[in-house]
This record gives sequence, C-alpha cells and structure tokens, in this order.
Amino acid sequence: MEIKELELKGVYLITPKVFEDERGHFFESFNQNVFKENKLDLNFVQDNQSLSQKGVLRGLHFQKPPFAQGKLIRVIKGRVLDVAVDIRKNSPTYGKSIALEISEYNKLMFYIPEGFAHGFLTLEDNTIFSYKCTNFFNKESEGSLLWNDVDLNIDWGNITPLLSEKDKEAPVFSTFKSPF
Ligand SMILES: Cc1cn([C@H]2C[C@H](O)[C@@H](COP(=O)(O)OP(=O)(O)O[C@H]3O[C@@H](C)C(=O)[C@@H](O)[C@H]3O)O2)c(=O)[nH]c1=O
Repeated sequence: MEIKELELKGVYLITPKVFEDERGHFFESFNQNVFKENKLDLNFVQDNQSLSQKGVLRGLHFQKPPFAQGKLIRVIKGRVLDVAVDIRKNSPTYGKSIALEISEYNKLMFYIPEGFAHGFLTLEDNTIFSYKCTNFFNKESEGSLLWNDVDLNIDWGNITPLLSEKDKEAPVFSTFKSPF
C-alpha cells in the first residue's frame, strides 16, 4: 500500500498492493499501522456504502464540528469522479478542489480530512461506493455546498446529474460561512 499526500494539504491518495492469482485478486483496503507510519493516525468509527446509477451526483457534503468527519473512500463496483473541496478558512488553498477518478478497476482510495466538502458523480450504473468515517453521522451537523457553484468551478463534465432534493438547494460558495 502506497500513501501519498496530494496538492491540498491533508488529502491523500492510497494505492493498494494488489495480489492477483488464478482465483482472482486480494488487497488490503485499510491498514492502521501503514496509515500511522504515514502520519495518518485515524480512528474510524462508521462505515458507509451507497449504490447509484450512472449520472447520480451526491454532494457536496460535510459535517460541522464537533461532528466533522475524515473519510477514506473507495469504489467497490463501477466508477466515480470524486471531488474534495478545501473549506478550511485559513487554508492557502481555501475553495480549491481535487477531482480524482476512482474505480473498481484502478482500486485507488482517497483520504479526505475534516475541513473538506465532498461529492462524487457516478460514471457507471450500479456503482457501489464505500467509505470509512472518523466520526458518527449527525443529522443536525450536516452542511452542503452547491455542486455546480460558479466560484468553485469544478469540472464535472457536460452532465445533467440526478440529485437529491436537498442537494439541488445547497448553498452557494460566495455567501458561505465555513465552520472550519
Ligand atoms: C450519510 C448518512 C445518511 N444517513 C441517512 C440519512 C438519509 O435518510 C439517507 C440518505 O442520506 P443522504 O441523502 O445524505 O446520502 P448521501 O447523499 O449519499 O450522503 C453522503 O454523500 C457523500 C457525498 C458524503 O460525503 C457522505 O458523507 C454523505 O453525506 O441515509 C444515515 O443514516 N447515516 C449516514 O451516515
């Protein structure tokens, strides 16, 4: 497993070591010791899974402190464009985002720390998305930003995604007061 910090501080790309044989393949999707060796001392308390058809966009979501969450993301089946937006007020990269394609094929994993809004677009039908969280779900702490906000300027491609009612009405970035 290789762990590499990306251009936004605190965001990591994890590339597993995949063992293939005639039965199929095997890889470690999380190893606390290896994460610790890379200064990622994390305590995951909740695992989530969602299934989406192609063209579903979930996001951009975060939970406010004290229920802020770090998320370790992977795709079990299918393919997504996964996006993390830095919403740490004092960060030199505030408002900047990283978009990564994560799939059952490349088996990449993405660690997004507290202080980020997160969303993803599914690129195949029946995409199964799975993530570990460092804090519990807390409905009252949910926050969101509009996926196609002009200032965030995320390149999702030319799409008309299927969104939840909540995500259609998410706040814009220009008037956003970050809780981080
Ligand atoms: C996120 C979550 C939702 N739920 C419930 C609430 C709701 O009735 C139902 C569906 O919730 P949502 O519509 O918010 O699901 P979804 O839009 O998939 O929300 C997720 O989106 C991605 C982008 C994230 O980053 C996650 O943290 C999470 O916010 O599941 C839980 O019980 N526990 C949870 O941890």
